[in-house]
Amino acid sequence: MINIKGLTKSVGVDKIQILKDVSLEIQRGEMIALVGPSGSGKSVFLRCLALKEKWDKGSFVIDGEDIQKNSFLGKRKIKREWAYLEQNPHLNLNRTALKNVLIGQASQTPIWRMATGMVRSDDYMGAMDVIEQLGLLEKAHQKSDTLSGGERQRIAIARALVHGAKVIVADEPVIGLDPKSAESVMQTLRNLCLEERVTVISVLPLELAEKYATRIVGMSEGKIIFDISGRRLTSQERNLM
Ligand SMILES: Nc1ncnc2c1ncn2[C@@H]1O[C@H](COP(=O)(O)OP(=O)(O)OP(=O)(O)O)[C@@H](O)[C@H]1O
Repeated sequence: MINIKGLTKSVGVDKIQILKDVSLEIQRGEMIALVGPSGSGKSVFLRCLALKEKWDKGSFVIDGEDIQKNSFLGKRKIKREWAYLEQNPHLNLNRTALKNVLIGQASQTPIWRMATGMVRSDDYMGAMDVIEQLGLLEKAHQKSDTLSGGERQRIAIARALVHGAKVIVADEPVIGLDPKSAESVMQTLRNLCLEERVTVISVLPLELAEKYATRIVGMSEGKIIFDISGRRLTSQERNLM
């Protein structure tokens, strides 16, 4: 479904390579955790996947479509079907959780809807269904500034789903959350993979990666150093990080 081959990226006048020949094949419904030491290139790699950064070399194919060869269609597909979750989701804090889910992110929403906040009734029902699925029904009409960090993150996930996200790219989605909220967000992401076959690619601390991910990809110095499924890391793999 997603095929990345030889992704390479350099920065600065000295052309320091921060991604070195990164290749990864990702199937629908996988929950991939990127792990590795600070500065190993995890966030840069995620931002390249979300088309927030450019790379120098390498191919990126989604469902058979090379997004560099057909960049208009490829970019449109990513804008529509991929959601980039940040550590602190951008919600409009003066609006309710439900309104945030309905109105969506700026890139996905027509200007008239952003300005007026108007929605159709079937959009409303769909949003309430997703909010319920994420266990936040009783918070739907609460103003977003009164939600906890974990609830805000789950509202951001609901927003992504309502707007058709099939792939969620998340950079440390539970950083700064208390353990209970972090577990709840992780469980939400895991359920989406298992039940809805949403693909999740996220940077995670090792303990959460081992608990929730179906696959753990280790990075060091801009390279993939291991790629494992269905088991914990061996002590040798831990030592590589
Ligand atoms: N625009 C840039 N210009 C120069 N160096 C950059 C740029 N973006 C990233 N880097 C460098 O690339 C390396 C990888 O950065 P990245 O943020 O991907 O690391 P990371 O693995 O996510 O680290 P952390 O776990 O600390 O968030 C770092 O050394 C960083 O300083």
